[in-house]
Amino acid sequence: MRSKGKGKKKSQPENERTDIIEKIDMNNDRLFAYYRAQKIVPAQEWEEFVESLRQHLPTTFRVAGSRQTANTLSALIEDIHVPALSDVVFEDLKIPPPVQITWYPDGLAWQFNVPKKVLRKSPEFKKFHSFLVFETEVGNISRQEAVSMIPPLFLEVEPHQKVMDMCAAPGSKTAQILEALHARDTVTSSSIPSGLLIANDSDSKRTHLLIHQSARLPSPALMVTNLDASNYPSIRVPVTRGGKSEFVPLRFDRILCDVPCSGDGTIRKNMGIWKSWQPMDGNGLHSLQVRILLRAMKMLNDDGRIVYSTCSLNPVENEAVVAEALNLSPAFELVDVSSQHAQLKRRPGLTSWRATGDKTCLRTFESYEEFLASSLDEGVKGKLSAGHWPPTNAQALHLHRCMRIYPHLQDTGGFFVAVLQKKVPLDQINGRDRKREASKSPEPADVKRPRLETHVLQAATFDNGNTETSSNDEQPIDVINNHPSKSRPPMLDGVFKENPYTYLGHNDAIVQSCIRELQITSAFPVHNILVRNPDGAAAKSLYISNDIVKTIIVNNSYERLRLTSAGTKVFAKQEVGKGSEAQFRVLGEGLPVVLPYLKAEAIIIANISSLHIFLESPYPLCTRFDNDFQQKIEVRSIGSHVVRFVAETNDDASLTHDLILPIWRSKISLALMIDKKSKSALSLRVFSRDITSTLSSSRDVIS
Ligand SMILES: C[S@@+](CC[C@H](N)C(=O)[O-])C[C@H]1O[C@@H](n2cnc3c(N)ncnc32)[C@H](O)[C@@H]1O
Repeated sequence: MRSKGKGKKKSQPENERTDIIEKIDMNNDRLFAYYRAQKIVPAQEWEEFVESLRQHLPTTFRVAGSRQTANTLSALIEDIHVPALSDVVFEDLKIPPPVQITWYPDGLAWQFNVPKKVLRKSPEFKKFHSFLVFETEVGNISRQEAVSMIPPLFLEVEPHQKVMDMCAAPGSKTAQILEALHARDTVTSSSIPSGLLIANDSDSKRTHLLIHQSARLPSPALMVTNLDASNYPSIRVPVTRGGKSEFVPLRFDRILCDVPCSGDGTIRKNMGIWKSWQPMDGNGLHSLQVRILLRAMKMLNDDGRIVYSTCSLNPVENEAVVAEALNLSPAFELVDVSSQHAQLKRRPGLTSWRATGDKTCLRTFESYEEFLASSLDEGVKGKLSAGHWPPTNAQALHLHRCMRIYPHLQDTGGFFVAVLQKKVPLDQINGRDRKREASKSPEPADVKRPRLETHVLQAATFDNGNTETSSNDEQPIDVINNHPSKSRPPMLDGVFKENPYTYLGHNDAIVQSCIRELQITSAFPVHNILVRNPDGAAAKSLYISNDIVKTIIVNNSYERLRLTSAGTKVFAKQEVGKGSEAQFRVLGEGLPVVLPYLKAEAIIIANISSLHIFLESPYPLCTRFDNDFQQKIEVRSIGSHVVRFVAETNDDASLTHDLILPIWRSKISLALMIDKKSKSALSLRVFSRDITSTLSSSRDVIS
């Protein structure tokens, strides 16, 4: 299963890896027989298709779209790195430079295909490689398979939308969605989007990976949950209707179902699949995939959109899942997206395919009936259902509107994407369908959708308890149980050990000291500051969420949601040495959120020479800076401050836009409060070399 990273043994050195196989061994009779039977490509393309599976997959990466640095970085790659890499000859071979992926918007995705040896030994590529490594570490670049970038493009997320990423870990698509939510961020500061992203994964270890990844784009709009997506509980939110407050299930505008799959589309990367592939991998996942998609359909807004995707080529995990879900939820249809992202080469979804339980794949079956009548083992017969086969209405379902991406089309992995939406409002579908819908849907057809309250209702007479029945079928919209029954959180892969979330009051002493010391204006949403402990006691870190995240947290049990992370860290405790009381400082990752609320006089203006000094030394003495900066800093108190380094280009350096960073002032020295890797990345970008000291600063005690 792709989700378990099958076939890839990351920790082993290359010469010990068992999944690196010779081209001659890149054969699997079962796989070939199965896919020939599916006619996934025309017969005359078969050899080209199979040969493409045996080719080394190019390295692809994305410049993070909404980041301050996106344009700078793109220009840097285009204007500096590409020319520097254009004439590289290695062992008499001309090595091609990176190229932009044509179908990705704004030229923000790139690919190159060079042997590892070249990356290690060619000085030009070595330099480019370390640039990529640093920028990846700080979140400005995301290494991501080209095909994996496709689903979020078709999701078309806007900053105000409520989005659910049902199977999100390790989080490459989550990052893209976050970037779309933050599309209005400016060069130097982050807007707080009114929308929401819930990134969920049933594997708790992988949710932590997800949190780590998404920390690269800190967002007050993000929540991470650790639940089985096929059984995702209703989240209740307060609404006001007819002057009365009540609770309704939260509906999403966009849902991504990037479901667990057999992953055979990744065979160019996960070469273990050449040996292990067999048809039961996909057969076994079909039912879970259907249930996840059905659950998404239940949680979608009437005018919402679902993207279902897999990195498998198997119709049983793709068209069969979509067809079964559409037949079970006839209010939905496939969206024709053939004219969107037209440069992306694709093939239409299949309308006929042949499933099998025969491990050799020598026999495949046209229909479930034929399969049942076969001489195959009865045990195997029990493992497949009619849903594994094309339904009789396959054409009517417009399955050709699904997208199949094949490796030979544009030198990528294999992928499948389907875009679904509700056909028409419920009150417009014919009587028969309406009746059937009404029995399934929680909402009466003629009820106008109520407005979600953006503030937390006083009706927080509700505690954080579970308000649902044990089933996740949503209840009628106005009959949500107001009397919570304390049910235990579902046991997935272990006890849920996360800390609860507590919002601090406006008058909280720590919040007030942060506001005072940092000169934050009264417009700052202090009511959305939270800590991770039960009683809001003095904490090491303060987080901020947006309104809708707060609404969800205050009105739902965090244990029931297995809420693993919410919002983003903005302030952290800073030890200042023995005998002195700890203070709080603004974090680099939180600064973009705080920045719009800083009083103008709070920001200290500095030049590029000061930046050089800050990067060169972890704790430069105040006296090392020029007179102008010294004077500005001398009048400041000991503690957390914010500096604006003004854009400037000279012979040695190029700072293309103003940079705003946190610093710490102690008695006689200063420190730039970003971590060592961010400093190195910044140094490479501005001074074209790493001038940073090997000592780190931001985590150390400052005396
Ligand atoms: C294909 S991967 C998702 C990749 C991810 N969307 C990305 O772009 O980085 C599928 C994920 O589904 C998770 N998963 C498996 N079964 C699940 C379930 N029942 N509910 C939620 N997540 C599940 C796996 O742990 C795995 O992380």
